[in-house]
Amino acid sequence: MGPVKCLKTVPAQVHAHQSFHANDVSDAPVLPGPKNILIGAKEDASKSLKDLLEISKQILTENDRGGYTIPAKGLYPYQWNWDSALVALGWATLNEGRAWEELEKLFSAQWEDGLVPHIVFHQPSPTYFPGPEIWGSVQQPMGSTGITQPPVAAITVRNLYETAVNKDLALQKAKELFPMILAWHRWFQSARDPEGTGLVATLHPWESGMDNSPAWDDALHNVPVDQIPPYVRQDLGHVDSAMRPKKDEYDRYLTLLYRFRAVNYDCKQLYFLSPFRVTDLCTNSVLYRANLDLRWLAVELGQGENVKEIDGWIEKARDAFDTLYDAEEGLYKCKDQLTGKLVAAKTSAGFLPLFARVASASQAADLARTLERWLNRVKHSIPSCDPEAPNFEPLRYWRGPVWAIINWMITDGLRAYGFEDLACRIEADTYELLLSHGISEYYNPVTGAPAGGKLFSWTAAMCLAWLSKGAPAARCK
Ligand SMILES: O=C(O)[C@@H](CO)O[C@H]1O[C@H](CO)[C@@H](O)[C@H](O)[C@@H]1O
Repeated sequence: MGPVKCLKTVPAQVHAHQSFHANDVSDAPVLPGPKNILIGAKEDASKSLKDLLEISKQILTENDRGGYTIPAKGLYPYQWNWDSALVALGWATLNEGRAWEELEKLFSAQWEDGLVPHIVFHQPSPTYFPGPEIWGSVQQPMGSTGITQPPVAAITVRNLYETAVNKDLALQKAKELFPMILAWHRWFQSARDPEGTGLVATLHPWESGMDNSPAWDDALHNVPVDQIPPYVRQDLGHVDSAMRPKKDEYDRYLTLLYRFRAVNYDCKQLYFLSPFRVTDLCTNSVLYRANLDLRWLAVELGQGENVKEIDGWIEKARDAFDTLYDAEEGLYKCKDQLTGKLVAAKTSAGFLPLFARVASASQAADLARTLERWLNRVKHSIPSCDPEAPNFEPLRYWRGPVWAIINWMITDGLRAYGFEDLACRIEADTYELLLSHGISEYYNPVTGAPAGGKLFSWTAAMCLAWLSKGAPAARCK
């Protein structure tokens, strides 16, 4: 197949009047400096770009809690694992020291067995459920959950290191972080792939980061709901229930939590006792890419004695990835490890092997073709699920909406395989979306409407990381 053609360019006019309204959310922070700076800033694209970068900077500053960044005020008041690793990429464009600090703070919560928790509860907050008292983990004095999230950190460290202006600081910080990241990746091998299949298991939808993805529907349905203490969801006080997971899903999320807590999150037991065990494409793609970057760092930092071990993980995973490829659909699929079946649902995680660099050239060409088909069905790239599938829900969280972080990962992958035009198309789309609708948690791919939490850190960070070198249209010529 020839190169995928770029079908869209950045439109001259954007709908700035529909953009960010700080007053839309009761718990929105009051931003310093000009209010609603995107409003009225549309005529001249360079001015709008400047505004977008400024508001992104303000969001990170507002969400900074001293060394770590919360994803969004009220809705997510703690430090989240993969959010922080992605947010550090945004901080790097503003203040390199602060970017390194984000990672240091995350790894300060690493457990003795190597796990880096999915949430770190640095300070108490009444606005999130389930908080530290429900998780009740004792391994980490500052309080944390007992599960993890896609391991982005090594990818960020390599990125910060390679782009650093302050090379001395970068060398020092990368050297300090290297052994901690290595310990985490070892933990993935022992705790999440004890049978040596080459791919790691995900034991909770929250571990995947794509919590209510249709890829988990069947596996989650097979989790029996236990007698769990009554609970009140806080998320529904911040965000419309039409944009969030359903009660049935929460009952099972909590069932899993209480079962894991009952064995004190002992990683030797969890893999075998969890009634939910899937091969998640997002986690495995991120881990694969993170291992490539960790290997690069090992060589660069004079840690060559670790290369053989990391190569072993990469080689094993490479072969195993092929078992997840659905050639007929031109898409990778997740797997339910407990039934042994590939999951039918088609999600944007299926394109992430491009980000990993694990797809072959012909698989990559198929993926690009499938992705183009998806994009031709919606106005805004990239829907998180196949827009033609019956389970596509354009507003509900990971069941349809656009996520800027996933767009960033997939375009990075497309470029690596030579699909520059398609990458440019997605970047231009994302830019238009952000200009028109502000910095939100996610967006409706059909209408572009912002959804979920407002003034959202990882979207702001992607904006900075992506656009601080200029608007995509200029770069994509
Ligand atoms: O809904 C929640 O309460 C949390 C639980 O971890 O997940 C969402 O929010 C987190 C914070 O942004 C993300 O890390 C996840 O990927 C997901 O989008």
